[in-house]
Parts: sequence; C-alpha cells; structure tokens
Amino acid sequence: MQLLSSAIRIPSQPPSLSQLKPQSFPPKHHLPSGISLYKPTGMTSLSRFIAGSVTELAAGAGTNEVSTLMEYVGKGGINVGDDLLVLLYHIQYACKRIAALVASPFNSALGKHSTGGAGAGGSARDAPKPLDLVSNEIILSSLRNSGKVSVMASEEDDVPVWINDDGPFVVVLDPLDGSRNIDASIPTGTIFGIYNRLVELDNLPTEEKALLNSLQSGSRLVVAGYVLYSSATILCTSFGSGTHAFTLDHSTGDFILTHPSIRIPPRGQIYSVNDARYFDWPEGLRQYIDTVRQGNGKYPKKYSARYICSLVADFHRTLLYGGIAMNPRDHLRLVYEANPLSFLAEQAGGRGSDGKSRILSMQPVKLHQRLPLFLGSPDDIDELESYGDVQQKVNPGYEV
Ligand SMILES: O=P(O)(O)OC[C@H]1O[C@](O)(COP(=O)(O)O)[C@@H](O)[C@@H]1O
Repeated sequence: MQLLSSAIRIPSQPPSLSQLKPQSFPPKHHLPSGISLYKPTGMTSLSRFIAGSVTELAAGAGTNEVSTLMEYVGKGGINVGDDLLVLLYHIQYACKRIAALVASPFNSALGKHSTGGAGAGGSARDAPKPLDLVSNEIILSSLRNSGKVSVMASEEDDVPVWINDDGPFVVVLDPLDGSRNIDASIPTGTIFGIYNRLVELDNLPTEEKALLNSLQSGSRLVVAGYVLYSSATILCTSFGSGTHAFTLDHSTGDFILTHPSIRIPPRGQIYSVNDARYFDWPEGLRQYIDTVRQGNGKYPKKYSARYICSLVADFHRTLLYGGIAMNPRDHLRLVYEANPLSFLAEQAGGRGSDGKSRILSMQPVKLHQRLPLFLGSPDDIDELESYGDVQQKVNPGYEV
C-alpha cells in the first residue's frame, strides 16, 4: 500500500477551477505545419484488434482499412478541404479534452462552485455550471488556435465572440449539454454547427456581423455534429453527405469510423420525453402519447419510453434505434441545438420539427431563441404532427 502511494502521486486536494482552466491548446509550436501530419502513421494494437469488426461496420467504405476521422475528411477520404480539415482537427481535439474532464475525479468539485449567474437569457435553474464554462473556454481556445474561425456563438455566452476577420467559418455550439447530470455520471454532450462566413457582411461593425453570421438558417449548415460523452466517446457528424459516427479509441486518441452512413429506422417503437409534464401538455400531445403507448397508433405496437434528460444521449439513441425524441416546451435552442441535430437527423433520413414546421427552414431571429423540438424517425414525426396541437405553451419553469 505504501509502495503504491509513493509510486503514484495522488494530489492532496482537487485542483482549483483556475488550475483546470484550459491553457492555449494545442500549443502553437505543436501545430502541424502540413495537413499530412494530422494523419496517424499507424494503428496500435487495440485499433488493429478492433479493425476486423470495424471493417464490417464500415462496409460503405469498401476497404479493409480502419478509417480515422482525420483520414476520413482528409485527401484520401471525402476531402472536405484544408480549411475545414484544420478546423475539425481542433474541434475534435477540444472534445477529447472535454471528455477527459467529464470523466475526471475532480469534476464534482468543479460542479460545486457557484457561478451566481443565470447565463444567457435563462432562469436560475438554467445557470451554467462551471464545467459548461470550462468546456466553453476549451473550445474557444481551440477555435482561436485553428485560425479558421471568424466568430463563435455559444449557448454559454450572451453575445457571439468575434475571433478573426479572415476566418472562413462561423461556429455555433452548446459546449456541454446536460451538464446537470455530471455528478451522477450520466452522459453529456457537445453540439456544434459550422457555417461559412458571410463575406457580404465583412464591412459591418463587428458586433453586427458577429450576430448576423451566427443567425444563419440551419439550411445553410456546412457541417453539424455532436460528441457524446458516455461509456464510449462518440463523435457523430455530417458534411451534407450522410451522417457518420466515430468512436474514440483511447489507446491512440483517434476517432475511428464505426457507424458509416447511419440510416434512422423510418419508424421506431420508442418515445423520449419528460412525461412528468403531462398535465402541462396540450390535448394533441397527450392524445398522441396515450395512443402510441397503448399500441393504437399507425404502428400497432406498444411504444416504450426512454428519457435520459440529456439531449445528445437521447438523440443518439433515437438516431440508432428510431422513434421520437422530444421536448415540447420552449426550452431547447434553435441555433445551438435544434439546427445541428435536425441537420444530422435529416442526413440520416429522419426529421427535425417544432411540431408544425421543419426546423432547418426557420430563420433564427434571436441568438438564444428557444422552441419546442421533435427529432426522429420520419413516420413517427409525421404521425405526431397529424395531432396538430403538440407544442406545450405552458412553461412555468421546473425545479428539476
Ligand atoms: O427539463 P426538461 O424539459 O426535461 O429538459 C431537459 C433538456 O434540457 C437539457 O438539459 C438542456 O437544458 P440546459 O440548456 O438548461 O442545460 C437537455 O440536455 C435535456 O434534453
């Protein structure tokens, strides 16, 4: 025992919040000078071990090679172009740091610090927890270092942060969704969307162009994605040609393509909603849920309920198993959550709706605009919408 404790230096105290704050990452001198440096030179044993099963899953790729995210988007893959490649490198790097932070033995200490603020346009219940803020800073630091981003709009910031006049991209994000679940080690996630900078706005004052660039309609998204921090860390993304998921191989630090060209089942048998709110729901939504849970809907099977209360996790399950994930009240954000997830849903053959209209066709008018959100299998969303009255208008705010 003595030997063990002298061999492993266990800190007597958890690090303070400021100690855990991100440094500038990756350090400039470590940045690869050429794109080829982003490509791993080889696979370690774990990657080789899983290569066989990955190859089966990666049938779409038609190759025996394991593909990492960086290979996939690089010149040997779909080749998204050097600028986007560099940006994606920095985003996945930041998310790996967040994954480590979320799994850290010190995150509960972070969670106990009080920020004392209600955050951007939210109630006290929505006040960002410190881990949200640390994650926000980690991503901002990575985006700055990429040199590819003009503006970052984050759920955690009141206004967008202008980064670089020449950055070709605009990034919108929720750095750590579901963070209130952290203390119980329940999955959380990062959600992001990437747009092109609107060069026609370049001559406007900084504040104005930062806002207008961030308020682009979801139909203009170039890339959307999320990273799920769960039993596996999964980066799911779309560049407008299908939705693909990559699983983090902790032994190499690479995201490996494990779910190419995800197709959401046209119909599922699961609904995902906080149904303690049943008595605040409108009649149409109550009827819909009552109907499908009894197996009396268009799909004559009794539906099951699943609700993690962590959007990325609930969406990820829905993408893979089908069904419908919803939050019928004005709670989730159009810019940071609804648009990127609807883009991923559509690219997988699914739908994203506010209960009446297609999310991606909406023009955001406010940065922190909230709305009801329904994501999932096309047949399930169609059936839900046929009940007409499914948006929860009563939104008293809830304590838990
Ligand atoms: O309280 P509700 O209505 O069930 O909302 C839960 C949803 O809120 C979220 O926690 C996001 O809310 P915050 O932006 O306040 O963190 C999602 O992860 C989750 O899906």
